[in-house]
Amino acid sequence: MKDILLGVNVDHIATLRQARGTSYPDPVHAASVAEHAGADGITIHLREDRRHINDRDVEVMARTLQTRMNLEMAVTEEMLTIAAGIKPEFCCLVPEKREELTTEGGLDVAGQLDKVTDAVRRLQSHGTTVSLFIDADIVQIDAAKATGATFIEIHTGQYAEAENEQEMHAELVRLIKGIEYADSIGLKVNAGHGLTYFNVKPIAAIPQVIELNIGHAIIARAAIDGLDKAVRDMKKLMLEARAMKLDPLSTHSVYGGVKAKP
Ligand SMILES: CC(=O)[C@@H](O)[C@H](O)COP(=O)(O)O
Ligand SMILES: NCC(=O)COP(=O)(O)O
Repeated sequence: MKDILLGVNVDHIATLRQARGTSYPDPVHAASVAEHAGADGITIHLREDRRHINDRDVEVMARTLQTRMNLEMAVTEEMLTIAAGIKPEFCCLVPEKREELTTEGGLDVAGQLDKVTDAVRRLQSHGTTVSLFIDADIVQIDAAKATGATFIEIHTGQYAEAENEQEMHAELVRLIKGIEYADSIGLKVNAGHGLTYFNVKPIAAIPQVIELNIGHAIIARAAIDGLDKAVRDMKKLMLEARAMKLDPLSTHSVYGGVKAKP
């Protein structure tokens, strides 16, 4: 069984910087620390409103990353033009609403198939591998395949936001069914959003998952333990789950309890 990969999202290092408009902390530096600690790639989300990652961060990381860039972006002309210049190794197309606190769901590929297909083709023409951030929904998975994208990233937000273990288990079953189906039709499958040290193992145990993209929980842990340790601890949990060949559905013992109420 293949090892599972960790993409560290450093958006929220930039959130801290933007809070005061300072030049620190620098997500470029954080990305280097994360790579040294074992990140297999760095994910950054260049949002239309630049609330955290900005154009300078993308341009510098394009030259300094030692692993690979996964540039998350909306399906817009502005972002496609930026990506044509940057030529990231990976690009993940995500939905974006200015008023959202964070990503709220998967990209509606089926409802805009021609637009997404054109974006996939344009990105691939620059040598970028394209992933589509979608819900574990058969219709969206089939649409993602139809666009010519080689990867999807399954949105794990509803699993992460589960209010109790029954709901979490039901969400896990839904994710596994979608991931298995996507793999069966030849898509490569990543996963991400809302994953933490307490809920990551069942997702990491799903054998078809290639990479987990994790940010908020790692950066939050880094505020207490430091980024090097936060990355190493997350990677260790993921590799343990994969090495133990855990059955994702019988891993109640690895649940660290459902999402604590804010
Ligand atoms: C697509 C996704 O789930 C995240 O990678 C995204 O970056 C979340 O947006 P924020 O980082 O702005 O919370
Ligand atoms: N695509 C998911 C990602 O990059 C990080 O999401 P989160 O861990 O910050 O919720």
